[in-house]
Amino acid sequence: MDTEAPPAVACCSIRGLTKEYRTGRGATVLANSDVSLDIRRGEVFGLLGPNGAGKSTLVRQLTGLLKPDRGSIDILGHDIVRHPERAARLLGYLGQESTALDELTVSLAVETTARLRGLPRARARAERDAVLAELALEPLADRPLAKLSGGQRRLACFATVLVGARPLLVLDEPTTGMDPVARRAVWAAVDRRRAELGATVLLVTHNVIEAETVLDRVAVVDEGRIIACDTPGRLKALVDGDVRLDLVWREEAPQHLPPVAALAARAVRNGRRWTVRATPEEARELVAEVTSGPAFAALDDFSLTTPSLEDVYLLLGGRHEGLAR
Ligand SMILES: Nc1ncnc2c1ncn2[C@@H]1O[C@H](COP(=O)(O)OP(=O)(O)OP(=O)(O)O)[C@@H](O)[C@H]1O
Repeated sequence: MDTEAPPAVACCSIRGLTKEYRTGRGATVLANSDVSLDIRRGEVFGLLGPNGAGKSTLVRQLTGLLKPDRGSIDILGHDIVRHPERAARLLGYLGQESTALDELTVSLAVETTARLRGLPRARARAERDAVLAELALEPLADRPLAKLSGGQRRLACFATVLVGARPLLVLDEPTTGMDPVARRAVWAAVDRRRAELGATVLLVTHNVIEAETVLDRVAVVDEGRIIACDTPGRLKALVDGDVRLDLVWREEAPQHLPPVAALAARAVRNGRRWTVRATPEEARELVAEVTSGPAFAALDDFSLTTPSLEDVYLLLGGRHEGLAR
């Protein structure tokens, strides 16, 4: 008997996507460079990378809002480069800035979105009520979005994305500014859409903990390129066994001291913060060296942690200290 899993069905196929922005006076920024990706139906797929890596540019091309210079995008059999208007029927998009609905109350924003997505009035109201209850937004239902806190507004905008059951949800840093309760509500709602409707989710984040917790697969983006794409577990296996030593110096690191000079050669340095990957034994010795001698007086803080996707990013050649933990 053949026990192999059936091949995964593609939700979204991207090939050779390239986008260059003109920034004035003949200067350009290559925001996406020959990006190719396959997102499977029903998976929570992430784009992880620091500020300016090209994540939002990529999702804006998927949503039909931005035309790529080159490359193809297929979403559920539709050519989005040739027919960008079709994206609205295929996906719900939560962008970084959602000011269009600011004057509406939470309740009206959700209902209006449902109506714009073609739901009849009674159905739109039923979905509105269900989603406001699901996200515990009922106490805010009659408040205009513009008069909510940042996290509350973000949650209300997320509610608008959920109505009208789109097969693909594209969420650009959905939990920014949210407290832990709201974050949990978002992830529970995402899980429910996947379990009950088979929805696919594309999530943009620069938070490595979030990426490790909620994603099935993750593409690590740096300077417009995909530098790795796999499950968080398999990516972390690349740095398995190592630990991470973070040192924060009070001022300049005392590099005249031999242990500090030796560390300087192998540390990723970002101002006063130095990061070193090492085996646990090595790390213990390094900590003993910098905490027992004169270097200790120059130290503001230090920590030893198990590896995260941030370490994978650095191992793969990521050059920016922009990932959040
Ligand atoms: N409209 C624009 N005009 C010119 N350059 C742009 C424009 N939008 C983005 N860029 C540049 O393109 C690159 C990729 O930007 P993008 O917004 O896609 O990054 P990101 O990974 O989403 O960053 P963040 O995490 O900060 O949202 C950056 O160098 C950015 O400065």
